[in-house]
Amino acid sequence: MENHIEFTKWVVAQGVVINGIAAHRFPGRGLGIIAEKNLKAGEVILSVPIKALRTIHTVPTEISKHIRGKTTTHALLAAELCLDTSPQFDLWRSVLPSVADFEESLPLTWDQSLQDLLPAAAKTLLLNQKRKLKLDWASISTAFPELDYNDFLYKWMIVNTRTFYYLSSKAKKKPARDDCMALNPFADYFNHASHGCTVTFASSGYTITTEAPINSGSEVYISYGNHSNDFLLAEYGFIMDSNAWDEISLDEYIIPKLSEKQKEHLKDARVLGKYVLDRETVCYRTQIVVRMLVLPLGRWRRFVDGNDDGEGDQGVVDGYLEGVLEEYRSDVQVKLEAISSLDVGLDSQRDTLKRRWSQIDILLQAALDRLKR
Ligand SMILES: C[S@@+](CC[C@H](N)C(=O)[O-])C[C@H]1O[C@@H](n2cnc3c(N)ncnc32)[C@H](O)[C@@H]1O
Repeated sequence: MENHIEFTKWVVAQGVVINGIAAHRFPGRGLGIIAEKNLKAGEVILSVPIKALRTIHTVPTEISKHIRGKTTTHALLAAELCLDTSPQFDLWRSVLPSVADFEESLPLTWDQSLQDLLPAAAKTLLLNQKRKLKLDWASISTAFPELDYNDFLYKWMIVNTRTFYYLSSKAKKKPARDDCMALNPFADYFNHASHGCTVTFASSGYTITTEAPINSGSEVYISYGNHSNDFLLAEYGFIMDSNAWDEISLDEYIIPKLSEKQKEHLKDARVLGKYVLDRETVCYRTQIVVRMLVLPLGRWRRFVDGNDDGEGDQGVVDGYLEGVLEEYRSDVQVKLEAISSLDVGLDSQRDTLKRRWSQIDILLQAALDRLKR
């Protein structure tokens, strides 16, 4: 923890104001934030001024001038982390997670055969990440051929997992959402929970405020957003046992059952895809698509237009949905067996995959129990 103490002194010298919290190691979560005293609700526990951030505007021109054409903020921040060897930032570098930490947790670094066994939603996010990384590396390696790909990948993952939403007050034109990011020393120690402290961003910087009282010695969380476990796994390398925002996509099990004509009708009604099951219910879009699969077109249209409350057909709809969920459940067993038969990657990676599929099975079973009630 020595480095964290020194690093904390350093951030305070950068204008960061810390109230009653400190960095602390939590098993299974790396570093996080602990309450060092009893905190009241509504207490400001951290303020980070803009000058303490690393943003697109703090990337030295020595670096940015070499980039030909467009690149992303993500790429520039990662390149800066690779190229900046100034002692000024040594302390910060020394408290960041290691390459091994990322290799263990982030699917981006996993063996392809494990990546192939991710749930569809996580796989889609991973493919998108791979596409962005490839483009970022192409622009940065052209400008700095001496850079090592593995070092760039490591720094890219740091940026991916530790940035906060940031929009410069000087920006004349709003950048793309993905480019609105800043590295936020010390604030980036906070781990995620479904509900956590409030993070506000203003032209003066970030403020983190408690929502509820927190006892001394407890971990203090923020929320990275209302994310499912598939999102948390792909983007941050962890899943939660209890995630209020968990959900699974049913697209893979519904869309292939639709005819081209049915897809056209659903597209016209703007309800093609994004069929979701969460901890409480299947979404309204799923109610609509299943009605498309089981009802004559006129009856479907009356439901969509709000001229029929759908109660009369609910039994048929639920029966069809049960079949879809049972089909999904038997696929989960196939995935679990495939993971068990693999001998690649780390035990912890295979264990995370198994835990995720088991969570999916529990969500499916709970939905089936509700339907059969
Ligand atoms: C912004 S950093 C938080 C600090 C980080 N734990 C560290 O050691 O520096 C985000 C990373 O923390 C970890 N993390 C955050 N919340 C977590 C949670 N609830 N459970 C497990 N790991 C978590 C993940 O590795 C994630 O990529």
